[in-house]
Amino acid sequence: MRLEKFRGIIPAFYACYDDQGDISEDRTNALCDYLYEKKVNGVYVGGSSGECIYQNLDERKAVLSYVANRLKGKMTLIAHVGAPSTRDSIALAKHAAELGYDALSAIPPIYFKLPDSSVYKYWNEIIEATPLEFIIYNIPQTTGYTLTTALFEKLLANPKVIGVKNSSMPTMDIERFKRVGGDNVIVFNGPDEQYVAGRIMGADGGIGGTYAAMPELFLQANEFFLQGKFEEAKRIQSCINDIIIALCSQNGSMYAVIKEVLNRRGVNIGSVRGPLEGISTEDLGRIDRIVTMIDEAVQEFCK
Ligand SMILES: CC(=O)N[C@H](C=O)[C@@H](O)[C@H](O)[C@H](O)CO
Ligand SMILES: CC(=O)C(=O)O
Repeated sequence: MRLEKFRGIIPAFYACYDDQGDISEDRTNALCDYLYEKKVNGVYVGGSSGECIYQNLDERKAVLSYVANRLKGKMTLIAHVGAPSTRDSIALAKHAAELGYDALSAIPPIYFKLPDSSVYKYWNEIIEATPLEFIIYNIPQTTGYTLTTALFEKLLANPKVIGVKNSSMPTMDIERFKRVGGDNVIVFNGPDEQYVAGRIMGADGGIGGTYAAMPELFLQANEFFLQGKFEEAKRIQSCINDIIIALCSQNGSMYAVIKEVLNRRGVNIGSVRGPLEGISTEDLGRIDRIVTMIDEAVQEFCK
């Protein structure tokens, strides 16, 4: 099936900085290689986890290029091209199309609270700018905008719209989008804390901000789901949630903590950009514990 390549576990790709805080090609390559070795199904580049909101257009284009150069043909590549202006979003979309990305995606407009008509126009102008297929990104908790099933249906009238990445918390939203879209539409689970529940409610896979910190566990949760082993799926989700809560409970931002976890796992991709906070010295010992939690869960579930 045409949409098969979008199923499964698609980590959100992190911003990879050098020690001065500039985008690092070498470190981007290192994260690409790590994810390839872990056998994830694809990557979602330049989204929230990519700190897109803190990078300029040239930096974002460079990241899209580095990842495509390293991973094109090896896994599914989705480019997040949402930017404050339609103009910049289109520039990124065209760049991603030239690089051979498999699909585009974008958040709705941010900062100004715009009506549905503007949101519709924004997404459509991006969609019309390239031949690529498009995945809507619904993430009300960060954008303040909630995609309705009515607007989703209207967008689906364009065959280039192939699905939605849904990060709202009710898993019922996944079920409703799937109901409207049917089998020819991909719905991605957003909240990593309920990956298993999202799958049961109809999600075809997931795109997640914590997957890359523990890809083995999400790949295994997906396997348990596919095998109908729901008790095991529930248990691994509980372990994942203990880990996510720990990732979110430090002085540093979740992304800074994840980057230190990755560093301990052998992949140095630097820290985060302000206003996101880096880790503190008190976080260091607690991050040791998080790495142990991941290692123990991998040992327990991934045979
Ligand atoms: C609000 C937000 O950023 N959601 C991400 C995307 O859906 C998730 O993948 C989270 O990073 C993850 O569920 C951890 O809370
Ligand atoms: C989760 C996600 O889509 C992102 O962080 O970009």
